[in-house]
Amino acid sequence: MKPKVYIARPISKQVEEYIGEHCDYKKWQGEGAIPLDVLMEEVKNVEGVLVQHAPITNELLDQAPHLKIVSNSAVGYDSFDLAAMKQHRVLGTHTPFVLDETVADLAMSLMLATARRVPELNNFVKQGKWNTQTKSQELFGIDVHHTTMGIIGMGRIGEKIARRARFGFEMDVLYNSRTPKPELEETYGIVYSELEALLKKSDFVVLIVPLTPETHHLMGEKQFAQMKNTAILINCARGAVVDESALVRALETGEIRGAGLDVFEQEPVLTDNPLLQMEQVVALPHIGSATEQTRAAMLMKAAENLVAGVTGGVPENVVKELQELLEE
Ligand SMILES: NC(=O)C1=CN([C@@H]2O[C@H](COP(=O)(O)OP(=O)(O)OC[C@H]3O[C@@H](n4cnc5c(N)ncnc54)[C@H](O)[C@@H]3O)[C@@H](O)[C@H]2O)C=CC1
Ligand SMILES: O=C(O)C(=O)CO
Repeated sequence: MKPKVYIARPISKQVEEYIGEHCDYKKWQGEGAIPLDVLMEEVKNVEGVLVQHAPITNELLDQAPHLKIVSNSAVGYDSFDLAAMKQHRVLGTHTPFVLDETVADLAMSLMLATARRVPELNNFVKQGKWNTQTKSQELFGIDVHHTTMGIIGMGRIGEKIARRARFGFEMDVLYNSRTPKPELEETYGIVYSELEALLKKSDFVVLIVPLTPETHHLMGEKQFAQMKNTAILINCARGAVVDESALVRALETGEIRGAGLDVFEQEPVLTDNPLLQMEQVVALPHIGSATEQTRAAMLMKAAENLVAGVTGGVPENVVKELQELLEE
């Protein structure tokens, strides 16, 4: 008999066929994200579940006595209650590497869009506001090339962003990360910096760290005060890495110039969020990895991890905090 699994997000035909070869599966057929009460019900009898960002809580795990693996079709796994998964001996996997270039491309797009006011000026033209009276200075942005980028989080994606900035835009690149990587300085001239110095020197501050208790509200009032008044914040990590109320104040008071945000503390972002009313903010709906090619690769990787986890194999991408479960 094939192991039972539940697929809690839409998947392609190809991925569905692959899972079907190895598992007896049921899938979420509704619109948008699966409601938590539905997921809670569906996990009761399965050995594996494929999700994207759905919170894996102690309560959910209590309902799922047969569960062996949660395969997350994303690289970030702040949605996992790691202690509860350890306690319930449930493996958690993610999808590293396959999305690095795509997320790095998006970080650069956000930086360019914010610095050169692309969405704002696109609206300006389409709304018929460009006319013979338009003053050219009203359309000015700021340069990106030959400026300084400070990257917070020099992991898989951070490194791809750094290389784009250094070689594509000839920027000086500083970074702050838990573990300095001296080879980056030797090979590429990408320089480790303490956080405060990075914030003081950077024209663009890019966040690409995991959301953890240590990085929650890493950017708050104090950090915005340390940034240049002309600097732009780019957040491609998770919304809660930034204290959004402090960001609103920093933008209102001109403490920083602008922000390009792919992620928000509350997603989908609420329409009354003041950030959405600000011209100097470019806002995107969490699309860092959202290209056809990359999402297909992520889903296939997530499916492979799922199948390995329920068929006695060793999933390739068990998150580091749960790897000890493989040794038991
Ligand atoms: N906007 C989007 O759609 C996407 C967002 N992400 C987010 O980006 C994060 C990073 O992804 P990867 O580069 O693959 O992860 P990674 O694990 O390769 O790199 C993370 C880096 O952050 C550093 N770090 C961790 N805690 C830190 C701290 N307290 N201070 C400074 N540095 C710290 C680590 O040392 C590591 O170098 C993911 O966890 C996810 O939350 C990832 C993909 C898409
Ligand atoms: O992979 C992630 O962590 C995302 O946020 C979506 O790609």
